[in-house]
Amino acid sequence: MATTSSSFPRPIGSRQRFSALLAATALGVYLLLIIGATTSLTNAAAACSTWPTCHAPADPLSQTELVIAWGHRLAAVIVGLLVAATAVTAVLGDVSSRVRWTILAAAALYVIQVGVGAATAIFGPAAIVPGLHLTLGLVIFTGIVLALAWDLELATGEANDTIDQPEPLESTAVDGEAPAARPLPTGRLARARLTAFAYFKMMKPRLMWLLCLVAAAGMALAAGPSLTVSTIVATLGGGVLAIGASGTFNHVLERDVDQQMSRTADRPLATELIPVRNAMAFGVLLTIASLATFLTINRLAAALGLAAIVFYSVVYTLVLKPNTVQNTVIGGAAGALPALIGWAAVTNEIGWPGLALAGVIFLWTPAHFYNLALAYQDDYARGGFPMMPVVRGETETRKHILYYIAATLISTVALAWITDLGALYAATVAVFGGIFLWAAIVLHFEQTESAAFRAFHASNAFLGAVLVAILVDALVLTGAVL
Ligand code: HEM
Ligand SMILES: CC(C)=CCC/C(C)=C/CC/C(C)=C/COP(=O)(O)OP(=O)(O)O
Repeated sequence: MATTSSSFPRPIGSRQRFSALLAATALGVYLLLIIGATTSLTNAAAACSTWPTCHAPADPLSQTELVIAWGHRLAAVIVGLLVAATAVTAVLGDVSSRVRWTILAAAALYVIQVGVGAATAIFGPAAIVPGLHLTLGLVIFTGIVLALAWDLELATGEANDTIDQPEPLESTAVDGEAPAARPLPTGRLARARLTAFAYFKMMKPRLMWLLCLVAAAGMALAAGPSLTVSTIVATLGGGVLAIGASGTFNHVLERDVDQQMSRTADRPLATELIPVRNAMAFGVLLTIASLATFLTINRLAAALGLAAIVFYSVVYTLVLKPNTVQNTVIGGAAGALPALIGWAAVTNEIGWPGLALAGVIFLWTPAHFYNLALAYQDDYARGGFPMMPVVRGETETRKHILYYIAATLISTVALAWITDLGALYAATVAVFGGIFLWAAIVLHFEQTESAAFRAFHASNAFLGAVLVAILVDALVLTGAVL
């Protein structure tokens, strides 16, 4: 990263103490949102019809609900104090006017939110507009995160931190020749093993576990406990082959530019270990195998599988990636398609829960990849790719990571709203979402490669854990949602 050589971590001055307070408030509002959603989903509010305190209900079965309702009330008080302290500091302190006004608007909405909460408790949920409390909570959270992103931009950012001239790679190809490949082993078996491993690597196996979890979560939401092993095997089999096919085409199409980048210079096509013709044949074979596998389920799954392969290989790799800074954002649609494939494999149609899951993946993708783009920005600049940190700078990229995390977290609440996902899902989103948000906030204060990798791993841990929670919730705990 460009800033690793500067004097980070920076000393925390009073300016940055405000940012830290705002960050704590953002995390607090987020946790409150999750506890609030849990209160609503578990019907815990019904266990407490008094305000501001809750009285123990006569029915001992409602004790758990009472604890959740009390937790929500206590969290609301603590977070309310944090919001108030942030608003007062914003008025008195040296902050930008858009940050100050956004915090004041959020604080005013918080007061209204307390009133709505009291009305719900005393007069019952029927007395207020459905969804008003949740919507206000989401607006408050969005406001606080926007204020945080804008404030951190000023407190920790730099005006112009784009890359003009990247350092050339020492081993860069000369006159279009491939970088010197490692000498091939002499033994036949060792050579065959090396080649087989190269074909395997072209399938981008490291991405498969998470993309398979996405498809599995789509299936689980659609089928619940009645999900059959044959549907799982065919969908994940077709998915693995489709990822392999698109990864292989990606290797073919980027073989020249891969030679310019240190992360990719040793890829089998960049080093000419595998001839282009063979790789193309492998990709076509994988595509046919994938479609044949999907067709054993239904035609919609096969059509979506083909769309994912074409979108990633052609639209993303060839059109978007070299030409627009929004490559990652639009390209996220390819990674979101497995959610629809999973849903379609069970239902033979496209449904709202599948679309909502796809929405979570779509919004998560920039928050996932921008961390890597920060860590590898010199490499991407060498390859001539207009990635966010290269053309807009690190400061802008860090801000966008926060935007997309907020959008992702909001979309996870929306997913819970239109499905029967319950407490396990809510707790997982809360814990791993909090860690993800925290890692992105730390990335502003600690502008190093290792902090960027930490946020990247937090992004994968977040999505992985949330998807596993969906699986357990839908397959074991709650049953079918259809
Ligand atoms: C435009 C969209 C995306 C871009 C540009 C992107 C980019 C990357 C890159 C460059 C890597 C490093 C690969 C390597 O060094 O071998 C990576 C790793 C990874 N990505 Fe993404 N990604 C995107 C979307 C996704 C999606 C949708 C998923 C799954 C839902 C995903 C899951 C993963 C996983 C699991 C890893 C490997 C992590 C590890 O090895 O620890 N990515 N991504
Ligand atoms: C079902 C199916 C076919 C899904 C395909 C969707 C898919 C593979 C999405 C992931 C996108 C991705 C990992 C891009 C990697 O970036 P990059 O290609 O820019 O990374 P690189 O620089 O390592 O080549």
